[in-house]
Amino acid sequence: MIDKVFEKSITKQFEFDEEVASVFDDMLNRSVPYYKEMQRLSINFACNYLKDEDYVYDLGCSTASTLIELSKHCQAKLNLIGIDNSEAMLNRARKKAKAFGVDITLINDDLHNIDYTNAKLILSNYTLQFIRPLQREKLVKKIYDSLQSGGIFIFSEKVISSDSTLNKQSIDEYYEFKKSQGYSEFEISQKREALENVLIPYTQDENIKMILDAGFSHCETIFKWVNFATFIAIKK
Ligand SMILES: C[S@@+](CC[C@H](N)C(=O)[O-])C[C@H]1O[C@@H](n2cnc3c(N)ncnc32)[C@H](O)[C@@H]1O
Ligand SMILES: O=C(O)C(=O)C[C@]1(C(=O)O)C=C[C@@H](O)C=C1
Repeated sequence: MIDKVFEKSITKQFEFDEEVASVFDDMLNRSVPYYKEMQRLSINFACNYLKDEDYVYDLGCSTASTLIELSKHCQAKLNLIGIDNSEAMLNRARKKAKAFGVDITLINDDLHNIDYTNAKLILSNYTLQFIRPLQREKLVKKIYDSLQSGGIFIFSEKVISSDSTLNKQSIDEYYEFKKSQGYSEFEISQKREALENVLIPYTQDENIKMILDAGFSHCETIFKWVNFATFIAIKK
């Protein structure tokens, strides 16, 4: 279904509710530049580290697109676990996993409540940005503590620039991208307002610092388009 959520005036903050879930795949494809390429790269890098019986967790799995693609592309037989606290998203995830014949354990819970037991790979694309900063640092520490040694954390985030001029130019460039995807200026401004204080982006450097502070031995950007970045972090 085509995303028309912000064609009307907003009455509340952005939420991953039934309305958003029903158009979410289209929303991501048209709102995150190179979303498919970012997903392809996350999966290819992930597969380099995975072997049979490894445990893979997707934090904020939404409709399970990434885990389904991962299972199609990785040779290894994996234990796939998707976590999300939106039942509307998980309903779609269950249907899609069934349709593609992929076995995924889907858990409806807050990311802070989960034990990421035996994790070899933790994925989290465009989800940390929705976690309040103090809680975000705690969650990243938990992710680090849960990973086996040699484990990997791959995540993507919307990012800001610490240079205010460059930041404004990046936002303008991003809005041009949204327009090219068919969103009107009204839809763009409605969504910007709805996301205010809900999506809290860090700079690329702040993201890397958060990861290294949690204990990871290495973190770098494997993909970036203006204000969207994908990172890989390694636990020694
Ligand atoms: C932008 S979407 C993630 C997109 C998804 N990773 C993908 O690539 O298809 C963020 C997801 O995180 C979930 N989420 C946000 N905060 C959460 C929390 N505290 N606990 C569990 N899920 C959360 C939302 O319900 C939403 O489905
Ligand atoms: O920042 C925006 O305006 C976006 O639309 C980006 C973004 C994201 O980065 O997750 C925000 C909410 C939706 O989950 C889809 C895309």
